[in-house]
Amino acid sequence: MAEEAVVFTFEEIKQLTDNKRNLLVIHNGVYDVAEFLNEHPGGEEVLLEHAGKDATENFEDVGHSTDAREMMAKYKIGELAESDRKALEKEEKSRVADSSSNSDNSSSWKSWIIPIILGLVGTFILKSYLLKQ
Ligand code: HEM
Repeated sequence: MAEEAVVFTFEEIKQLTDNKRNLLVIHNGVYDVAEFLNEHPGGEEVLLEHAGKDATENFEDVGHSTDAREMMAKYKIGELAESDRKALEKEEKSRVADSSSNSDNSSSWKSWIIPIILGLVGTFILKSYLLKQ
């Protein structure tokens, strides 16, 4: 219990990770997965990739089981500092905004170029058909 009250900033998480510990953040909890690397069913590679970073998004994308979520508790060493949580939320929001505006751009581009091409092709086919008559 007392351990869970320890608060880390991203700065500290990064520093500790440099010193051969493997800390990562999932749902604002800080986990030291150094002992878990060899046991992780998803392999050590993915855990190392997220060392010193927030892994929430990818952790959720995998769709970890309830068992996995219970296992996590064993590796929890503290919480992410309040100040860094806000930065994280903003980052996530802007990432969502970025990806939605990107897809909007590409879909609006496709929404006019495809009908124009189809229209031109249709016109040529019709013209060559009528000229043959
Ligand atoms: C302390 C944190 C973690 C624990 C305790 C944990 C535990 C587990 C467990 C028990 C499984 C087996 C499948 C299941 O029961 O859901 C698994 C699979 C997996 N995990 Fe994790 N995991 C952790 C963090 C992560 C992170 C940060 C990633 C990053 C992407 C990750 C990626 C994967 C992948 C790719 C699989 C394989 C899924 C499959 O083969 O279908 N895990 N993990």
